Amino acid sequence: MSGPPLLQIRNLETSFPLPHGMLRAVNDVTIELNRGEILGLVGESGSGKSILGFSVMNQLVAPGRITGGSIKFDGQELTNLSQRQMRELRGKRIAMIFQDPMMTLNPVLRIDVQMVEAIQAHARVSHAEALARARDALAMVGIPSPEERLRSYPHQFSGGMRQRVAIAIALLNEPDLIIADEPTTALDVTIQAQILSEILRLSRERNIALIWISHDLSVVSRLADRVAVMYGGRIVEAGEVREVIHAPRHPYTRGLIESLPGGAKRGERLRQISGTPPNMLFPPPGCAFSPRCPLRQGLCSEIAPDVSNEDSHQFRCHYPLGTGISKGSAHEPA
Ligand SMILES: Nc1ncnc2c1ncn2[C@@H]1O[C@H](COP(=O)(O)OP(=O)(O)OP(=O)(O)O)[C@@H](O)[C@H]1O
Repeated sequence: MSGPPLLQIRNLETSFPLPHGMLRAVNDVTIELNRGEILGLVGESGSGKSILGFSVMNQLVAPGRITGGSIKFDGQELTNLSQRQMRELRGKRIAMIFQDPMMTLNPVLRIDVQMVEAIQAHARVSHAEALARARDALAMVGIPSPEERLRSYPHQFSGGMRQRVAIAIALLNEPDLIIADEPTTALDVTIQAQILSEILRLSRERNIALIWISHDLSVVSRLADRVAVMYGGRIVEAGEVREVIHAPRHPYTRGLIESLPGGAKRGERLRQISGTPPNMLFPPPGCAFSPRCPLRQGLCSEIAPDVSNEDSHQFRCHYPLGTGISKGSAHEPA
């Protein structure tokens, strides 16, 4: 891919100063994303996925703040932009879609009013032109009779349709990057699949880069070009989807794969990763996954592993799978 990456996150650290100490929700995260590329960000609840998304949007809830590192979007450093400068970018060049579409929608305003406002906040266009764009955006995400539906209020849509409206709003100003935070999790499986394929199509057609946040590796593996696995605030493994799924290096990633339907070896039952995610206020010393890791050795609970690189595949593990170093290599899924 030519040109500099659209998004360059370097050694990002986002923290919450709390009464009992500093909670480091995002810790030393480095990610790059090219134009039109789809990155899946997966991990269990509390691993830091949403906070990473909010850090890019500069929409952290107090007392959360970025305490280190850099976020460059199209070459521009975002961590030191004013709220006004950031508002200009948000909704125009970077948009976010949430699990609950009501995070985007105002319950007491008609959809046309909200969509026209979202367009006119960033572009000098007439009301009629903005309305036409709004109608096209609704049609684009598969809302039938868009002309009529523009005059509805959010509560007059089903859950799936409401999420489509939120997606249409995200697309209104033709952003370069959309951060989607579990947007289909609350929907039933059929609607989920429809919305997934719509977003995939739109991203490809319009060359929109996408960060798709999910706890579900199977969704991410269908959608994304690359995947980053988060655990305890850090990216513990990242690479091309196929590479990470077929040859995971981190035992946590392997655990996620084995807990997927179809992820276990033939004849084996699905396995859950035993234990619970770390308390982020008092993380364990060394590798945060070590207390749950079936393959841990002495070093693991003492020193946090650095990033290792194998071409575009990165991982943080002292004893990576499949490299001959790990005790677990022989048991790797085929
Ligand atoms: N407002 C807040 N105040 C204090 N801590 C917070 C706040 N928001 C998030 N955290 C902490 O930051 C860490 C990361 O949370 P985050 O919401 O990013 O996780 P997540 O991976 O998105 O989980 P989920 O899938 O449940 O949304 C967690 O330990 C969480 O408790």
